[in-house]
Amino acid sequence: MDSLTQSFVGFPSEPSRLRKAKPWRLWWSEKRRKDERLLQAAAEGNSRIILELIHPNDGGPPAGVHSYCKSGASSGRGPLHLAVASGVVEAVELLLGQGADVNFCSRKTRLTPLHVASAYGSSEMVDLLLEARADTLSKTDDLQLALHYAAANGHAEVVKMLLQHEGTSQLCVRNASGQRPIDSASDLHTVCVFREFEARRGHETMGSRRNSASSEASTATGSSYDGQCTGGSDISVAVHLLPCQTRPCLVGDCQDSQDGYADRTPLASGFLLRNARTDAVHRLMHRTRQLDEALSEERERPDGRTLSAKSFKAASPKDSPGRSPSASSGTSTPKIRTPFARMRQGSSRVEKVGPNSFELVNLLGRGSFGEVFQVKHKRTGKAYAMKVLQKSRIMSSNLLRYAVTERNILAYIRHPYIVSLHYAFQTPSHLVLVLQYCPRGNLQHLITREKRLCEDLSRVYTAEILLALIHLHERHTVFRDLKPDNVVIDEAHHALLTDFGLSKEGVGQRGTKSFCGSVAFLAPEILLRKGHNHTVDIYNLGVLLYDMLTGLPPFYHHDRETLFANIKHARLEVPLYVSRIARSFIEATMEREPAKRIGGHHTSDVKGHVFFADVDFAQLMRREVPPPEAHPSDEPSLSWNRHGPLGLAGRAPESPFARADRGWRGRYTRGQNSSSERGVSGWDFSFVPPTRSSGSCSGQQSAVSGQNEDSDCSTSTYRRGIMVHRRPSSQSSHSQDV
Ligand SMILES: Nc1ncnc2c1ncn2[C@@H]1O[C@H](COP(=O)(O)OP(=O)(O)OP(=O)(O)O)[C@@H](O)[C@H]1O
Repeated sequence: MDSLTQSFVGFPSEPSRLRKAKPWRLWWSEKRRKDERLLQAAAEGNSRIILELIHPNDGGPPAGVHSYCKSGASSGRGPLHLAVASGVVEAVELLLGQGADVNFCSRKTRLTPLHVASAYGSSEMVDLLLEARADTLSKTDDLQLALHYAAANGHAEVVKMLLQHEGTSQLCVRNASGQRPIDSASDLHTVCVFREFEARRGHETMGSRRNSASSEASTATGSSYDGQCTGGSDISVAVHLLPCQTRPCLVGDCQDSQDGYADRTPLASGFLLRNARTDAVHRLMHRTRQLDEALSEERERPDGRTLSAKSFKAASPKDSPGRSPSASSGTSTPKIRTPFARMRQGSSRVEKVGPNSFELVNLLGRGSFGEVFQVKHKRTGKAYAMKVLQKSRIMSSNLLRYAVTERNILAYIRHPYIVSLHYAFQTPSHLVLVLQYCPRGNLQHLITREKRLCEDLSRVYTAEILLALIHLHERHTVFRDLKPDNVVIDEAHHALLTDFGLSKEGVGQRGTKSFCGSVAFLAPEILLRKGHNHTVDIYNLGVLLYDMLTGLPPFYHHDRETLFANIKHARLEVPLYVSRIARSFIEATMEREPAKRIGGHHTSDVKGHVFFADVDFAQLMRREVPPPEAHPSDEPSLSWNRHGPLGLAGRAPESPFARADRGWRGRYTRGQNSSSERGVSGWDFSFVPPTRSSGSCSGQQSAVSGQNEDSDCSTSTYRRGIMVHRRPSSQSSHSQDV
């Protein structure tokens, strides 16, 4: 049973005793159906369905991220294997973000997702899995590493990436046929990658003395190999492929005098012709040796039981996703199934956080269901924005699903212009999201302070938010609540979307302030209750630009009914000081008929408007376009003080947890523990912060375009939607399994 199932609130804890109970049977059949749908969605790479199944809104059981495919060619594989095979990076990121074990083995052959990605040669997937701490030393039941698969299929790029992760340990691992990864290589280019790695390692580890020895040896064997694979240098490579005995092996553990596997003839096309006779003899000897070992092990056993699968793994490598390195063997050996492969424990260890992990610094804002604080992580000293939602308020309005939606979207969306989620945890009284902190307040604060913004700055902010919306819409997510309060400004003056609660509809019926604040942004189709789609966000983008340029939203009127009537029917008046091009953009985005609105088909079409003629969106995506400063001298503190943080300087705000704890303890001791204090299943989300290595901030990839994502190191703990577990030098003592 997977952890999600175990944590499901309504699930009976002892299924064996309740096997005959009808609710239990119904629960399980529903669960099985969802598991199957999840596998199908993973195979199709459909992240929207995956998310819906893992966090169902219907109150039923969630699909398990560690279920197995029961039939077909993929039988025995889990959702992560299938998502990797689908080639949809986003689906893989989502599954990893939702707690799928990156080292989850397939039931039949103990393939890990890394094996699958290596066999398919998808360097992007391999990179992603390695970042999520996939185990490069994990072996299939025929003892193959992912490196064997990559080498056998001639994926030199993947081989290079795998070698960069514990390459030395992988080099000497032999599969069931006795082949090391380099022996499995099917083309010269791949062999070159291995040799280059060996040479580099040799240089690093053995120092100048050994180097000179090796160069002497190279000279002795006539090799001119210099660690570089230079396209057509077949002859030098062929010389280099001399058997190991005739040249020094530079990587310490790999000195294997029996290795005759390099006895291969390079063909002109770059393929290696195997020496069939050498292959066959080598394999036979290797298996005989294994059989001997297994027999002697059996003889030593007092209980005299038969051979264990562990001691005899000479079965031919079936079910390999790629071409098997020893497919020519033809030898049939009795296949003894290895025991059920368990999930690897300890590889996805994460930091456990709670209210006590953070120090409250300031109150940033109050929302409908709670407050947002600036906090400092006590251990790392990093600043975050902590959104604290009151369970009682959420549950009494029956809006839990909106909070869960916010958590879920933020857990897997990674974008330079969307705030990132770092942790989520809960207390008996609160749901908490710990977000990337944007120290320059929200856009409404800026507009209020500046009265109105210049067109250049407004254009950059509109373009940044447009990129965020395109990213969301491509993922079938409609933001629905775009307004200046939900756009926050980071240290580098960039605009980021925040608040994915979508809870404004419910709040509206209660007539709260928050609703009043956002009514001016309601699209006409929402007011007319005609049904709406992604184009409401495009409409709101036009309203946002209008608001930035004029200081007020269009159609504004203090009387709500008049405002609504204006939004529905009044003529759009854009002040004359707004440029013609900006006006045309506002008119195109605020077109009342959604079907006629710019971006009606694809939000990315909006980029083509002449308003953005001078915007380089690729550069913008890399955060390389600095927004012109609204006020040259503004400092975070100055920009905040007038309309921003509500906390008092030098005094920490009152902790919502302490407040609630007092109330909760009181109720608890009186025995009136409320139902809203129940745990919310699947809410918690945290990670082990990476050990900071040089250049860890560089090379961050964006989910959209594979470009640099964020210059802020605090967000570099995530990569393309998943928790990144860089290999820490030592595991945190605060860690626990997800
Ligand atoms: N990541 C952040 N960094 C800095 N400030 C933030 C951040 N997230 C939110 N805030 C501040 O907190 C305010 C409220 O946040 P948010 O809109 O997410 O809360 P909410 O409870 O959903 O509010 P509402 O119901 O009014 O929409 C924002 O307007 C902004 O000023």
